[in-house]
Amino acid sequence: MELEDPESKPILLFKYGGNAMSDDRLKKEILKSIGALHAQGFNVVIVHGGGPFIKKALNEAKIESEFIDGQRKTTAEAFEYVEMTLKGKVNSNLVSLLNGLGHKAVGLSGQDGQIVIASKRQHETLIDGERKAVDLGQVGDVARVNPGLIHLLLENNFIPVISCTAADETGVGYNVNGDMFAGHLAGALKADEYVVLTDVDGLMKDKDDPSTLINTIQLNDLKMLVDDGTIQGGMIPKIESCEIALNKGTKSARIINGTKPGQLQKIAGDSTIGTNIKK
Ligand SMILES: Nc1ncnc2c1ncn2[C@@H]1O[C@H](COP(=O)(O)OP(=O)(O)O)[C@@H](O)[C@H]1O
Ligand SMILES: CC(=O)N[C@@H](CCC(=O)OP(=O)(O)O)C(=O)O
Repeated sequence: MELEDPESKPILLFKYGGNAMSDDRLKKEILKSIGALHAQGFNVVIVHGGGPFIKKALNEAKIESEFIDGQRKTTAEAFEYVEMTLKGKVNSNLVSLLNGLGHKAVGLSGQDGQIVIASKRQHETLIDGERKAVDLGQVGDVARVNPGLIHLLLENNFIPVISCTAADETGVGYNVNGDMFAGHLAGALKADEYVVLTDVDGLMKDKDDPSTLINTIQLNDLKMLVDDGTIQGGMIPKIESCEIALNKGTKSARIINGTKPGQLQKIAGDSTIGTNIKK
């Protein structure tokens, strides 16, 4: 994507997951690259997760943390640690680092300005070959997005950095999967590009062979790759989030390697980087 008209700044929304944050040096490089895109004239929004940090906090507090189909079962007690970790630790750290690089970052979560309204996730899982309802506690789905506050911040040159928690209309807080949160927000913002940072170069025909990287794929062709087992595990919610973003108004979605900051900096003018998903 080129910066054609400096008056209409394109919006880039980055989903930054916890696995790509474990190395402090790399984290700074990633933020430098994202900041450089902002300095070039792009509007930048960061949605972050922090799964490994939540896991550590829960372990230290001796609270069990079970994943069911990629969603962390979240008791009321666990939710306190989720919020403390995402808002108090991960978010404030990303904001400090961006500010230290000369940007004006603003830390938020879905609750702020009711950017994201959540609803309790009704979940079914396979138990002994049968689909049965399970209560995931305070795990939420995105019910609605109010992107006004984000637009206001972007118009004033701030970089919004958003944790993936949200509340329902009555104020009950929920832990939302970071990929889903980001996909919905990218769609509601009609982002020019939704960029998912992960730990591999993109979507591959053979997940263990980087030479099989798929550079461009149509949304319609993704389902087949999930059904035939080509896309597995943690890649599934990323693909789903790209689908949500594109169906809700994002112009293009891309999965790239967040452990290669040099690539990240070049994405604006280079469509050969990562996997580009088109509607
Ligand atoms: N077809 C595929 N192409 C690339 N990666 C895949 C594919 N299928 C599954 N994966 C796995 O998905 C992982 C990315 O998901 P995850 O570990 O949840 O990432 P993150 O920590 O960035 O959120 C990759 O490391 C890879 O092992
Ligand atoms: C419901 C649910 O599973 N929420 C996630 C939220 C954090 C997240 O998604 O972090 P990453 O982006 O680092 O994976 C969790 O508790 O881990």
